[in-house]
Amino acid sequence: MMLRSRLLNLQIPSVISASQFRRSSTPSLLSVRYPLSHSTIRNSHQHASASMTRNSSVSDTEKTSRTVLFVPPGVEPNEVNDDMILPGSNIVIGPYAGDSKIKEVEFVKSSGRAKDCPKDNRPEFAILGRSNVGKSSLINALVRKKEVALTSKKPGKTQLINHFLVNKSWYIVDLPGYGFAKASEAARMDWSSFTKGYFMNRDTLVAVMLLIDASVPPQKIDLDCANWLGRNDVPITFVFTKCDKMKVGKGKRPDENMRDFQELIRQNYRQYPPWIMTSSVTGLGRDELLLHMSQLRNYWDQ
Ligand SMILES: Nc1nc2c(ncn2[C@@H]2O[C@H](COP(=O)(O)OP(=O)(O)OP(=O)(O)O)[C@@H](O)[C@H]2O)c(=O)[nH]1
Ligand SMILES: [Mg+2]
Repeated sequence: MMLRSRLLNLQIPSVISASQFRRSSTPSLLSVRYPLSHSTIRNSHQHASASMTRNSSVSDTEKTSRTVLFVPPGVEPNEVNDDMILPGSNIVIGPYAGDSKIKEVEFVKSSGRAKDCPKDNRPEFAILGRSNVGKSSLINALVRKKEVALTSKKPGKTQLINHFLVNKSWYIVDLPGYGFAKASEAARMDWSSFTKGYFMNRDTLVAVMLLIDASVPPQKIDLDCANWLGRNDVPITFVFTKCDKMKVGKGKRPDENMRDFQELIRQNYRQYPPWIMTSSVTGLGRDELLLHMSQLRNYWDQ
């Protein structure tokens, strides 16, 4: 329980977007709906706003863009400058960011139930998202090994909770995808009870990396999942995948789909989570995501 409340503190200063939203007019953050009910989140938001108004030289536009950044523990919102923001993200890097190199990775086990997962209290990041969104590919790109996590063109490849131990000190967890259209109703129900059990009971979970396919328009099932995690105080980072995929013809570009998704989510979050653009094909966002994970992990670890 103590660990979980520390995680909640981590989520505190997170709010929406970076550059895209600088250009658009952002509604007052206080006028939006809040599925995140935890009182510490409200308090910290007041704290963040208060510290920003102290600096009267900051323009309204700048103030707005700063409230939509993910400002990690150890950083005052009014201290943030552009050099501290990771490219292709809204993530500010703070004093907890550290060595993010992956030196070794080993597969530890597959578990059919949350209670069968490793019990050694090491911090972990869960990789979650729709079937075929690129979870296993992202893991392979992060650890720079082709076949650590099995990938497939066919959705539904990953069926169990798979733990990978990194540098003998923390875990990356590959989860089964949700929303596999061809799965039976019973299989879909199974997915939700099994994975929800994992999120609710896993005290060593530092954050969920919620993968969103940027090559397609926002999907209801992803919005529902993000809202469910938010309501249950599970810290998340939105990881947009397949940002290399350029649409031939009428479809929108990845950055446009991403902006549409963020606009929809923004209506439900007062403190918008961190987000980052990635591609497992080009390596876009890989080093940045690892650095972000290092600051979450080091804060959790202290
Ligand atoms: N262009 C492009 N394709 C990708 C990217 N990431 C994954 N893919 C492709 O998307 C398909 C699904 O990738 P997986 O990594 O197996 O997806 P998954 O989310 O693990 O799928 P399940 O285990 O079935 O839930 C594969 O054909 C990958 O090659 C990416 O960044 N860019
Ligand atoms: Mg997979």
